[in-house]
Amino acid sequence: MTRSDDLPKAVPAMWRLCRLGYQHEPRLLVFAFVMTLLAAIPDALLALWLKILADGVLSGDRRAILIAAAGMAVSVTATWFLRTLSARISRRFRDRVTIMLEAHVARLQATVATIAHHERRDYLDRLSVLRKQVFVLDHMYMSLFSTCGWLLRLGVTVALLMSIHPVLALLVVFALPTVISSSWRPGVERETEEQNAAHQRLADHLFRTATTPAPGKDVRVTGIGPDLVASRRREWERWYAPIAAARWTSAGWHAAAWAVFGAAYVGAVLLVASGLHGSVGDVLLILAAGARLSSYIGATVGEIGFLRGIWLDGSRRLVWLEDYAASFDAEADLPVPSRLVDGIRLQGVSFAYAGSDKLALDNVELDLPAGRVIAVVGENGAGKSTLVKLIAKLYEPTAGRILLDGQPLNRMPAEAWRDRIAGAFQDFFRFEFLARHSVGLGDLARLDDEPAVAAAVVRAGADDVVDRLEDGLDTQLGSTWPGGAEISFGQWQKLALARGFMRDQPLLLVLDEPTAALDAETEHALFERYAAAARDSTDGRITILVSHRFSTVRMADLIVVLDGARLVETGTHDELMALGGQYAELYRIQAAAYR
Ligand SMILES: Nc1ncnc2c1ncn2[C@@H]1O[C@H](COP(=O)(O)OP(=O)(O)OP(=O)(O)O)[C@@H](O)[C@H]1O
Repeated sequence: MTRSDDLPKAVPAMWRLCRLGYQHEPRLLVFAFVMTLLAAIPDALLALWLKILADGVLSGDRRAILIAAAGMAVSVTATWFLRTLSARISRRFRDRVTIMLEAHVARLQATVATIAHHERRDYLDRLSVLRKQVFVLDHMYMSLFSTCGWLLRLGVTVALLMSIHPVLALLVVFALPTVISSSWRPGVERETEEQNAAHQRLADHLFRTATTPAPGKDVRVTGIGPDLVASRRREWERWYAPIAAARWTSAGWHAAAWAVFGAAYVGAVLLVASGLHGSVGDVLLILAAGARLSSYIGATVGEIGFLRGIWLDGSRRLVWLEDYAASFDAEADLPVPSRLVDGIRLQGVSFAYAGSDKLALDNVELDLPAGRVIAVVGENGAGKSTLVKLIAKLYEPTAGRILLDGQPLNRMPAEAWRDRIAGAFQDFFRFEFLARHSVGLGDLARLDDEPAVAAAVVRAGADDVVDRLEDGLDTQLGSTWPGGAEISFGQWQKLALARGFMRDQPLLLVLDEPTAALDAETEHALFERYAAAARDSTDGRITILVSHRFSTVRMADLIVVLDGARLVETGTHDELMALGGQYAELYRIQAAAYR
């Protein structure tokens, strides 16, 4: 499957979502649909009972009067009964389908093989609209059913009008402008929203920055509170002004379309009353059915507009996300090796972040031998984290390839490769769960495996953190939760490290400055332990260590020096010192600072 930036077509996307609903709730879906159709019929027949009644009264036909009265009674009762029943079934269906869709979207977003979709501006805007739409997607099944119900009413009404004279069917043609304007409006409005979504995202971001606890300290120290509020207001205006303008323009066209239908309706009534010399019953029928026709068309086009505006749009975004997520696995036809023999090789690897022309890695050629400890050094922004993230398959190289024992990594499933990766990153996340789960989710299958969690805690040197928690591993983390404990940044970092150590047989151990908050000696001691474990492993485990501390770096088997996205030096500490290049200079500067 190839990866496309375009949204998929609307109707196939809608069909896929219908199938998704049917897979999860087949009975409720069919039942809700049939009930909506049944509820539509009695209401549409009221105009017919009115005509029979009028003609019966004028001709003194008691039987016709009784039929009309009974028909009306049944119609009114059945309309109420079927609508009530259909509403209850629909609510049940919607509740269940909402939970299913929310879970589906969350799972898709969380499991896309790379994290590029969290950073590409165009994808972010697309996903931010989908995140809001997913909570209303359940209405959309209802909207689809209702559209079918309104179309059925419309069909019955047109048949009744044609029973007076076939030419009256033309009334529908005059309603077409309203259909066109209704289906055109939401698309235009949504496009304007998407074009301006970045302003809304920025407004949301500024609002969160001004109101949430995490940035609270910086906001006060810098005094940017009032600026944040003013900037938020400005961004909101920038988002809203073009949307309001688009709404006014489309409303003007819509009103004009309704004026066309209104004129045709008046003409049709006059035609039946004078031109066709219809009976009183016929005039009542055109009055009642014609008026209903306009409300049915109004409801149908309104529903179609709703369908187009949110449902079709939402389903296209959801299907795009499904295809995007699936496109990664479709390319993955090779298994991840069970052990590394040669190691990892980067061949001419270049990478630029989405939306940036600047290369974060430029034509990197590198061999990472199996069973070795490799340190990556370089100044801030040199590309160290980017290198690690590419090897962890969080991004795909823009050019070149990465080979695992000679096999291309891009043809291996991301999930299977990540199952064999352990470690931690500098920008870790604080999972505010029980301490046991915050650590245990490093290996989901062993989330509640007490000995495994305890072993990971020891491996990461985080036992002192857990010992200080009131209920040990059963302590809730995060002070905003009942009984939750707040811990320091360094303690969070140690727990993140423990989470990274949950997998005890990794092929790749990544340590991207996960110990920056710890003191140099603790970091050194920890790394010595990991390095010893890596050298003892029998599966060719590679340990990649990113650190600014040369006291730690020097013990690595191979040191890789990056500078401005390029690989400039590789070798052992002694080799690089003998070379007298960039590494030697950086090492001397740091050693002098510690003297
Ligand atoms: N998510 C991102 N989107 C766009 N550009 C990015 C992103 N992450 C990093 N960059 C850019 O890529 C370049 C390399 O960044 P990277 O994080 O790999 O550097 P680093 O060597 O790990 O730096 P540090 O020592 O500060 O962690 C930098 O110029 C940075 O601005």
